[in-house]
Amino acid sequence: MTRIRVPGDKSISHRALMLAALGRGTSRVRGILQSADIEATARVLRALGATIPPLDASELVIEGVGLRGLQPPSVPLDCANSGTTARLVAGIVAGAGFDAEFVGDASLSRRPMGRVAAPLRAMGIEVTRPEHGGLPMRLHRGSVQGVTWRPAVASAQVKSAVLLAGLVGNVPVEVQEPVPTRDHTERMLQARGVDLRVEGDTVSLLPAARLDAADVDVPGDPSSAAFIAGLAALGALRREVRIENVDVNPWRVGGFRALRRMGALLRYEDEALQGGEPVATVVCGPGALQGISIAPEEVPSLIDELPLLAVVAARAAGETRVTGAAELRVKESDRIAAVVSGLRAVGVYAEELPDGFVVRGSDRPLTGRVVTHGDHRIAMAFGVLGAVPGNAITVDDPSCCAVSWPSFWDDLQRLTHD
Ligand SMILES: O=C(O)C1=C[C@@H](OP(=O)(O)O)[C@@H](O)[C@H](O)C1
Ligand SMILES: C=C(OP(=O)(O)O)C(=O)O
Repeated sequence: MTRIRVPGDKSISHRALMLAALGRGTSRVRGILQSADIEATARVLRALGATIPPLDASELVIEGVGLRGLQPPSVPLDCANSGTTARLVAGIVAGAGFDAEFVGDASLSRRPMGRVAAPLRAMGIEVTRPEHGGLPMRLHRGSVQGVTWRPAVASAQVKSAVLLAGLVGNVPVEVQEPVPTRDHTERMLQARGVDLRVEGDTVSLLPAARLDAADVDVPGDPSSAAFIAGLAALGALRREVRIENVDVNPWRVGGFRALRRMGALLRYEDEALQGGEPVATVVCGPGALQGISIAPEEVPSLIDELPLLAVVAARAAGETRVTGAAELRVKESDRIAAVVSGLRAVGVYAEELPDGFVVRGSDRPLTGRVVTHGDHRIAMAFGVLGAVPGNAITVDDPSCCAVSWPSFWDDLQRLTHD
């Protein structure tokens, strides 16, 4: 039995920094993800006047500036490769009423920002964007009013942007989600004393005079753990692996459920609640893998796991079909195109659908070179498939893993050569 811990959850790490910066008093954050995306959030918060210490400590001690304590930035807010940074901080900046320009790398600059610009405009903020709809995006000075927003796409980033705009702008907001998405923002705001209610598909936030400071122990990221679970499911580890202290929030674990449905061994042990989030040891191992269908309503709970599920499907008997996942086309890369061309490059039958893909499993040795388009999840998914004995797969840009898991290749090497 091998034990491993994966890096801290990326979604919770972003939010822990933002809410610590906006809190009243001292917050301690332990186990934060140290990766390029979280560095982007730290940098942007510093540009807004928050004091965020270097991230390379086991415990960060953050003195919050309070809900009205941020300062207008004097430099563009560089969100690098991170959609979560751009969209959540857009909500904070709108609420604060600042003039600010958001910039990012080539990938982020192409990603749709209309989905956050629209509710922020409805709240009274002028937003200017390039023709193609991405970055650079400028939010103009103004003051927000309350809103009831029904996002057209299921997006925790859009929901969180509206909630943060209401929180910082001191106005009531309501978000009605088309399909439920990860609820870390809601849990973390409630834990900090905000009057936030969830009824059915509606999240409502009432104005708050202040945000309490709170300590966070960031659990392991289930989206990172999924790569290890996939590796175990594919039989690349020769034995069971125990991934300790993983976030098992129900809105995040669709990938684990899908692996189990495909026939992998996957169970939770040591279940507990840690700072409002369910955590568990995820025990994984191989099984006789079968292709499955993944339905549209499951997609938000496994959206970031789909590249990994595609490579597991490449070794499952029969066909795997994913639909209702058009959102994959607007992630760090067009993940439908990247997954399908990557699978074809190593000799697997795969087909694009407008909103998903079809993969037919094969038990032949898989060899070839995969183009990642600088997308960390494409690189790690094919890294997992390449680690299966008999396969020989290289990726063009291994370093892009730094976005969410900088030590991925070393960890993979250690696990598979143990
Ligand atoms: O809120 C978050 O932390 C995230 C939400 C998801 O994006 P969308 O809100 O665009 O679906 C997910 O893909 C991303 O990795 C992180
Ligand atoms: C989509 C992702 O992140 P973000 O939207 O924050 O860039 C991801 O990590 O897969």
